[in-house]
Amino acid sequence: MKKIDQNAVTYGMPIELMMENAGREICNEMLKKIKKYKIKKILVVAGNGNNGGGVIAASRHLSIYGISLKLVILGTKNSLSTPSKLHLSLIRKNPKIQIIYSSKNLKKVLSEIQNSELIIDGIFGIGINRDVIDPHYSIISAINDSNAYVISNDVPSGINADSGKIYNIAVKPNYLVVLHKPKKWMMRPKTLKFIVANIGIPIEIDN
Ligand SMILES: NC(=O)C1=CN([C@@H]2O[C@H](COP(=O)(O)OP(=O)(O)OC[C@H]3O[C@@H](n4cnc5c(N)ncnc54)[C@H](OP(=O)(O)O)[C@@H]3O)[C@@H](O)[C@H]2O)[C@@H](O)CC1
Ligand SMILES: [K+]
Repeated sequence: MKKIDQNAVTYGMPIELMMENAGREICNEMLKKIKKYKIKKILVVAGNGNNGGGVIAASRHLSIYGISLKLVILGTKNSLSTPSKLHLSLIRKNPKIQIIYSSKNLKKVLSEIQNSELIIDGIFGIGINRDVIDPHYSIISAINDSNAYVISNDVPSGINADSGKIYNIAVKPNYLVVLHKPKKWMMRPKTLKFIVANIGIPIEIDN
């Protein structure tokens, strides 16, 4: 998938646009679950990489439907990837989205996780490259201990996208929105409930 992403960028498709498409698709899945389970308390958790950017974009899309939510940024504004920073700037005055920085208040983040009914996991995607330590470890563990319905963006955070193996901890989502195409290990029966989201990658570079 890293190769396809790179091909798309080389071809002229900006990451920011694919991120926008990912955000819209994630939002659509959120809307379905919000309606089905009559959900009011929504928490979106964004890591530093582009996986986080997709859920930041999803937050803006959801707010357009008049829905309020809380958005946790793991780290600071400056620690985000460049495409994610663009999507963060598009919600800077959004009255429906309350932004919480984990670097300032980890206790609040953990209590918000406990209180939420729907959690969107954008902590890590295909870019995770090592075992997870705190604060990410405590956050993933709190998500798994919560009663919330959990949707992961692209890959459950903590799983190696190529092999399907867990590093030392991973989010256990109820549902997964996979971007572009499923990874091979996801096809094993009973692994995960997922949907494949079209993020607009041109068909002619998809190989
Ligand atoms: N590319 C595209 O076209 C599109 C991609 N999209 C999405 O982006 C995802 C890939 O994005 P990505 O490459 O930025 O990686 P991602 O997984 O978000 O972040 C990894 C970050 O975490 C860090 N880090 C790693 N391990 C760590 C650890 N154990 N503990 C703590 N930190 C750790 C690592 O930084 P490091 O510290 O290694 O420098 C990096 O900052 C992909 O899955 C898809 O969902 C869509 O938005 C649409 C278009
Ligand atoms: K994720």
